[in-house]
This record gives sequence, C-alpha cells and structure tokens, in this order.
Amino acid sequence: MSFDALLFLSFGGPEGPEDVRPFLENVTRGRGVPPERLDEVAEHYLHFGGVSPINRLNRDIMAALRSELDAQGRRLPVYFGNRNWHPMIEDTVGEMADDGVRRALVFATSAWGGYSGCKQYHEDIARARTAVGERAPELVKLRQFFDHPLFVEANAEAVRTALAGLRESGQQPRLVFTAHSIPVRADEQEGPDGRGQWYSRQVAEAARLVAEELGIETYDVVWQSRSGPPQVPWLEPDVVDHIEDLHAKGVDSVVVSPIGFVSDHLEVIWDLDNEAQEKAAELGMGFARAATAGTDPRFARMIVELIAEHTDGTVPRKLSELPAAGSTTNGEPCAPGC
Ligand SMILES: CC1=C(CCC(=O)O)c2cc3nc(cc4[nH]c(cc5[nH]c(cc1n2)c(C)c5CCC(=O)O)c(CCC(=O)O)c4C)C(CCC(=O)O)=C3C
Ligand SMILES: [Fe+2]
Repeated sequence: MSFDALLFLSFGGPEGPEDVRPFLENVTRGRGVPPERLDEVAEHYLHFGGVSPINRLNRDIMAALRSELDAQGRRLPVYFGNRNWHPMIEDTVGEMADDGVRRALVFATSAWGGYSGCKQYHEDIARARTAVGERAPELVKLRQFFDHPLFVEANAEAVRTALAGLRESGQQPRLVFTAHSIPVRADEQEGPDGRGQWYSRQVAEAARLVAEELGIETYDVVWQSRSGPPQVPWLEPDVVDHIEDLHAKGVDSVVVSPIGFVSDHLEVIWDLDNEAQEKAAELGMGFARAATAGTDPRFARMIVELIAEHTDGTVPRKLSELPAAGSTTNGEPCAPGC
C-alpha cells in the first residue's frame, strides 16, 4: 500500500516554566492523580528550568529517521505531533490535511501494549481525526516493537557499554531493567490474548531478549515513576527500593537499563540519574545507567523496517512468541484491553 507521510506521535513535554502546569493538567485530566503528586512532578520539571528533554530528543530521532528514509530512497515526509504538548496531534493532522496528505502511517514512541503505551495513542489518533473532520487523512498506526531485533540490539549495546565501565573498575554489576510502573489492576486487565499482564509480560520478554543477547543469566525487572494515590497498588518493586534490596544481599554495583523508555526524558533523568543514582551512592554501590535506544542508529532503521511492513509488505521481524499488536486504522482499538 502507498502512504503520503509518516506522523511521528509522542507524549510531548513542557518547553518552559510557564508550560509545566498546563502540560501536567493535559497529562492527568480525568486520571485521578492526586494534587500532591502533581506538585512533586512539577518540581522535577522546574528543576530543569521547566524544559523536558523529550521534544528535542524526538526531533533528533526524526532527523535520523529522515536521513535513513533518504538513504533508502524512500520519499515520505515526516510530521511531528504529541498527545500532551505542542505541536499537538490535532494541529499536526490539520496541517497534514492542508498539505494534501490522504493516507499516513503513524509511529508512536512506545514499544508496548497497554493503555498508556498503545491504546491511548489510538484514542489520540481518533480524537485528532474528529477535530480535523472530513479532510482528515486515513491514519494507520505501526505495531508495538518491544521484541524487534533492532530495538533489542540497541538496548543490548547500551547495556554492554554501561557494564564495561563498572567492570573495568573491578566491580561485578547486577543488571536491572526498569520500565514505567502502571496500576496493577490496569496491567491485569490488558492483553489481546485474553491472559492479562500484557504490558508487564512484554517488558519481561524484552528484558529477557536483551539479557540473552548479552549472555547474562541473572538480572531483574523492576518499575519506576509510580503515580496515582498511594493506596492504589502499582507494579513493584520500585527501582530505588530494589537497589537497597540488592545492597542488603551483598551486590556491589548496578547497571540500570531503562528499557521501558525510548529516550532520556524527564522520568529517566530524574528518577534514575538523580534518585536511583543517589541511593546507590549513599550505599557505596557502583552505578551506571545504560543509554536509551532512541539515539542508537538502529532505532531509526527499525522505524523504517516497521514502515516497510506496510509499504513493501515485508515480513515483520520479531524475536518473541508474544503477539505484537497495536496496528490499526484511524484509532480503532486492536483487541479488547490491548
Ligand atoms: C506506561 C507509561 C509510559 C511508557 C510508555 C510511553 O512511553 O508512552 C509512560 C511514559 C511517559 N510518561 C511521561 C510523563 C508523565 N506520565 C505521567 C503519569 C502516568 N504515566 C503512566 C504510564 C506511562 N507513562 C501512568 C499510568 C500515569 C498515571 C496517569 C495516567 O493514568 O495517565 C505524568 C503525570 C504526573 C505523574 O503522575 O507522574 C507525567 C508528567 C513521559 C514524558 C516525560 C517527559 O516530559 O520528559 C513519558 C514518555
Ligand atoms: Fe507517564
């Protein structure tokens, strides 16, 4: 099938102190996040001048993607839209319509299924098309890529580099993968195969694949950045608590791989480079944070492969047995709870 454009769809983040509150209101509208949590997160953003690195990092990935498309002789203009901050997806889809785009692919910057990583992006697509009306292009979302070989290799390479640094100084680092926590209830309910735990199984599978690529048998999968009211259970353990736990067990150092995130956005630099790193320092443990996959040249190549599955009908490359869902047209849900 032929497509006129690609919409690069992401989360969005504030670009100055005055953006922080309205951005957080967009993120949490109707989500039951307590005001104390919002105050706390606002402080994290303000600590960095109210600027999230996410927009710049997304622009870097798009630049790499454009070069890769050019290098392969593929003519596909790339547009940028976000769920929570400017450029907003509604405006971008309007602009695409103005430019005469009739049919476009959509790459969303999450590897995962589940509500925040997948379904909510479908809702964004549907909302934007409604806002634009009849002129809106047909929008086909690309699939989840948690087990794509290039995603796995990019993460493995980053872990290899982080491990090497600590090993050079004579330490025996434990490998710890982290992803964004979600409410336990939400995790239990989701999954196109009816078994639930869709998000946490995909995260576990991606971690297993990266560890296998590195020949590492002992590693952990933990969670970070929990939100919501304290009485609601979210996926645990938290990465910071887990570092304490490892220390108590005699582990001398950790490599933390934020496999749950595509780039070094605020939750990575605050919760890991700040809080987790501080905890490790306090305990006298070695600490290294592996890079996120987005800056690795393989990441842009992977996006082009995902595009080619639609434009050239190439066979999807994936390393696990878990289905990679998430590709639908115009924001149609893919499967109940997916
Ligand atoms: C699974 C998942 C991913 C990974 C998949 C993906 O990448 O999409 C992710 C990514 C991100 N989350 C981000 C930021 C935020 N997430 C929040 C809140 C929440 N996240 C949730 C889940 C996830 N989030 C959930 C269940 C909530 C509770 C509210 C709700 O049910 O929706 C809040 C509100 C304050 C707070 O409570 O922390 C903020 C500010 C940023 C941008 C950071 C930047 O600006 O650099 C990114 C990439
Ligand atoms: Fe989030």
